[in-house]
Amino acid sequence: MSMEDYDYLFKIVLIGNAGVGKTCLVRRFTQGLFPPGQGATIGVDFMIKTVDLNGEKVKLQIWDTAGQERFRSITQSYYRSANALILTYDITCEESFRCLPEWLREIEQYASNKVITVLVGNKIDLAEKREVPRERAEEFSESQDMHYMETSAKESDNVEKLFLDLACQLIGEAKHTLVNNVASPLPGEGRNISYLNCCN
Ligand SMILES: Nc1nc2c(ncn2[C@@H]2O[C@H](COP(=O)(O)OP(=O)(O)OP(=O)(O)O)[C@@H](O)[C@H]2O)c(=O)[nH]1
Repeated sequence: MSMEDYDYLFKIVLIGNAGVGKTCLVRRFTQGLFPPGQGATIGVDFMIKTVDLNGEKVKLQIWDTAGQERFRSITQSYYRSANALILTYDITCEESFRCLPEWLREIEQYASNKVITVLVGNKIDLAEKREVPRERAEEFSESQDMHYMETSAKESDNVEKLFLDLACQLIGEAKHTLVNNVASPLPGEGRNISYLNCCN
């Protein structure tokens, strides 16, 4: 495949506290593996995966940021051009959930106002250690107008779905923007494009 051989290019940035599993989610999705002894990310890491969605080639640029506070000023600069943010916490770590409002303030401050944010509760394979009930996370995400999903990078639960649903949503948004920017002869014409067509 040549460099330009894609229909869409989207930039997805993962954020959230240190140790919640951002790197493992990215590596599970892009390489199909769960890295043993994954060390902390220094600054920002970058991976690419191209997927085929209903015959359309979608190139995903995935930026994995360091959760540690000392890298915050570096990672903030990656928000601006993100099409989507995956805000991750660890369901076995209450503290990572309690920090979410702080992350949302960062998003508000540094990301585009068109950015799509998905909240992800990772490590559901550790059910016996769960500290954040699913209902509580769902309630929170609803109050903030975000989609919510629970994953396990280790067991590969919902990881593919997370990225592919997001890609579908981004395509929907891109088509919607295109339709609304093209002068149509009839008011409202073409606005009925179904958003999440390929996810349903
Ligand atoms: N049981 C379990 N452990 C996980 C899962 N995802 C990540 N881990 C573990 O959690 C630890 C942190 O994972 P990372 O992917 O490095 O976390 P991170 O959010 O990228 O951390 P920073 O780079 O410091 O921001 C590692 O020991 C992983 O093996 C999961 O789904 N289940």
